[in-house]
Amino acid sequence: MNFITSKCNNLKGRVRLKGDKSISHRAALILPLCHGDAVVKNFLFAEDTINSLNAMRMLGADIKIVNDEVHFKARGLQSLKPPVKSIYLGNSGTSIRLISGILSSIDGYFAVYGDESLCRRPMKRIIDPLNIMGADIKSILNNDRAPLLIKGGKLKGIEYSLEVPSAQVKSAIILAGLNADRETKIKEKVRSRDHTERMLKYLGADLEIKKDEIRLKGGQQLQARDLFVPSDFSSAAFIIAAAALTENSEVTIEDVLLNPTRTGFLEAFKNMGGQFEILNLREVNNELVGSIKVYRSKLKGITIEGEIIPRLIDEIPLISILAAFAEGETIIKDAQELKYKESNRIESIAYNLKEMGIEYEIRDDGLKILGNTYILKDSYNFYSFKDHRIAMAFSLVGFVLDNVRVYDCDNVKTSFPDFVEVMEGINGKIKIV
Ligand SMILES: O=C(O)C1=C[C@@H](OP(=O)(O)O)[C@@H](O)[C@H](O)C1
Ligand SMILES: C=C(OP(=O)(O)O)C(=O)O
Repeated sequence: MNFITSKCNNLKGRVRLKGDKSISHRAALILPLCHGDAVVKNFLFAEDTINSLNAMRMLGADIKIVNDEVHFKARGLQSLKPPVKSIYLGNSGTSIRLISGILSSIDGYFAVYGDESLCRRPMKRIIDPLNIMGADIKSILNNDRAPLLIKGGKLKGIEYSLEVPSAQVKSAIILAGLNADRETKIKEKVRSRDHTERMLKYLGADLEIKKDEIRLKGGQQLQARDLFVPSDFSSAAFIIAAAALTENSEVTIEDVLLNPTRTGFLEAFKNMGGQFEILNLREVNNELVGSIKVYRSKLKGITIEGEIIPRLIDEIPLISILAAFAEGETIIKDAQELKYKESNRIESIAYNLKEMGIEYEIRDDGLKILGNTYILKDSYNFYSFKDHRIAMAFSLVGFVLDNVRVYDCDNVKTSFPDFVEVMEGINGKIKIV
């Protein structure tokens, strides 16, 4: 599947998006560990999050989908048992890393694997701490990548300092720690998304966050509770960028997740000169939610570095597009983690910027992009590198420069299956061929 996008303006309307991917994963993985019944509304039914649901079903979790809601009858971690088959997690880093934390605390053997891209991503970051807790996790090909063979059982609580700023690693340790024999303490130098901590607190967990340290009691029982999943901020970011880049646009995105550990993109966008308003800000199930009204914006280049990086890591492909149409230079630093996503995002961005004729420099921890240096051509041909965020980000270039084709966009279904319909709904000119 390829995208063709064309020049457009006047993006208008009100948009309501499906639930946040990170929170949907956590609902799928954490609710079966609780006791009681719960209904999840606005769950994101995308390939990645469906992989999390199916994995928990393979362990015996009672999960039913009724009229777009997910119904859980949860009987606790002890009710989950090793499946006969290996657990396939597709393209989803969040699924494989978080579930490895859960499996580590269940008696038995589990094999987990994913698609070609997932089997290239680093797993030592979870293997090491989970093995210190008492699991026995082996990389089957001995390359610190999936497939992983996990022997789970009794775990001990540990004190652990995160080497990489990663919510997936932090969450794997927290989920393992829930059933450990004593307290677990995790230190993170740079704050990453905290949805696991927030959801666990909402479900009654004994968990404390003090400055850079998370403390969690071992052997906890959680109570299932209904959840509403706010709309995905990372998906909303594509609409924000599309409206900002096109003449005469004004779009409102309703009830979006606005947790500050996720909204670094809005801060960067504002510093670039982005025009938007936040409306109806409130808390829902221990997460911040509000609507974003965004306008056509004249942008300037900025430097993005340090603690903000984990809070906008998935939006860096999109920030590169904004930078390409901004006045002056944008520098992205401290973003080495981009190399370990669905593709090496530093290289994927650079390859496509080159196709635009943009002047840029690749660095070990990011990129330097010189705005408005693109060359006017009859058409532009981008490659997604089978990475959903690269596909969606570069498709927006066509809204400004016309005649864009992005090849191999099937992976958009992993996070934003209705991307094309949503864009069309606000007058975006996008076709699938
Ligand atoms: O915990 C999560 O839901 C996620 C954490 C981030 O990954 P890392 O933890 O590897 O930084 C992010 O890139 C990913 O899209 C989702
Ligand atoms: C990196 C991403 O997801 P994951 O790590 O779950 O594959 C993403 O959605 O951009």
